[in-house]
Amino acid sequence: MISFEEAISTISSLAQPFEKEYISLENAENRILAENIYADRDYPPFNRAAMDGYAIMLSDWNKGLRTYSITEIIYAGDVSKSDLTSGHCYKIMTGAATPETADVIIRKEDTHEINNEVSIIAETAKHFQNIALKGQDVKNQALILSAPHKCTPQTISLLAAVGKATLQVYKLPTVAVITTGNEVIAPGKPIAAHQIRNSNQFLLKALLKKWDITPQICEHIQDNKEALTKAFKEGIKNQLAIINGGVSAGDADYVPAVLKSLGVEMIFHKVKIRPGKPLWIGKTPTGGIVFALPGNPLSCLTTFTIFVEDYLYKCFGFSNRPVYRFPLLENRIKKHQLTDFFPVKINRLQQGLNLIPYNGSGDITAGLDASGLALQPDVTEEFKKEDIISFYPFNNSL
Ligand SMILES: Nc1nc2c(c(=O)[nH]1)N[C@H]1C(S)=C(S)[C@@H](COP(=O)(O)OP(=O)(O)OC[C@H]3O[C@@H](n4cnc5c(N)ncnc54)[C@H](O)[C@@H]3O)O[C@H]1N2
Ligand code: MOO
Repeated sequence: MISFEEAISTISSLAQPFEKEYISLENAENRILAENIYADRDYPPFNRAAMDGYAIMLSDWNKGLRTYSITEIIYAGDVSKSDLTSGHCYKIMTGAATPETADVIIRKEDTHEINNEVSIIAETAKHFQNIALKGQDVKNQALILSAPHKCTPQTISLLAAVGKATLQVYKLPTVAVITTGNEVIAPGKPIAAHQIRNSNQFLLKALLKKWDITPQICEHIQDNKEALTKAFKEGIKNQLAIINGGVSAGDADYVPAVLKSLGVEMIFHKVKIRPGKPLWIGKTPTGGIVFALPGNPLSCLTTFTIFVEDYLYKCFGFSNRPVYRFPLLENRIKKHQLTDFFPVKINRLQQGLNLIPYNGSGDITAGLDASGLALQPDVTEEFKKEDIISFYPFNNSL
């Protein structure tokens, strides 16, 4: 059996960057940007009025002038037609381009306007007050986003602001999700006492959705060699096939043998981890990858989070997936020699991780309150309170 570290480095070596494609900004959310983005001009692109008010010259203010005649009204989107001369001001609206001669904006609340003249009641005025200066946020041609980068709503706003109507992203892989097992029944169907519901199919679909991936195939197959062969034959035509259940040592655990019969080359079976030890990984004749994940719900969540996600990060161009280091807020003893992954919750007040109690990898509630999984290395028997440990978040903003 290989170690966790060997399994991760093997998976990394199998990962090939996905192809790239151009998409419309409309469809960019959660997609992974494949091109660097540079500013197409200065931002703000002009001296932008930050308040509705009156734009004057600081030199006038410093001379003691407090009443100005309005030379022009400038709305957002207007181009000023006249230069400012001493004793004059522009009436200006938020968002308008402030002409270069004006270098102070007095907000409307600090003024009185009567008959095209404005008196200022403010006590002080500072250079460039209420003016966002051209280029103060971003300079023309500056690198503003480097690939790879996951498109969040903030990213999309920025891309729109710099005029990127189409962008280059990594193509999404074709994916098959195939769950297996005679005892497994779809939610909504009648169920007997000895059967359990197919939660993993929904878990896997939702986990893929975080990457904007919708599987081409999503089905459940009974523990029957012919049926599994037929389903896997179609499933392995995809770049990524995720199979669930039937990978351990039981008499009906046909998954590894059926995959082998279809020419899928086994890369490894079983890793020194808990949960998820029976993980099976293989390479299809057409260069796709098969992850056969163990059936227990926490094992399925763990092996996807640690291994499938690691693979996806690499294929989407990231050199490393995000792993954080946080203090553990409790002691923890481990009684086996495997690398252990356990659900933890971020404690915001105490800035650390709390353990989530659960009854082994079959416990359907184990992941519910968790912010992610923490890792206890194979050789570390005991974690002491305040030890700094590795944490794999379920949600991250990378
Ligand atoms: N003799 C051994 N037995 C087992 C070993 C072992 O090394 N030697 N490994 C254990 C470990 S660890 C795990 S994890 C399980 C994984 O087994 P399989 O991947 O073969 O999964 P199944 O036996 O099909 O199911 C395990 C468990 O999970 C439930 N399950 C299955 N599919 C789903 C689904 N789609 N949704 C929700 N729950 C599902 C299933 O009913 C079982 O309770 O093997 C141990 N045994
Ligand atoms: O992965 Mo198994 O869940 O260790 O029980």
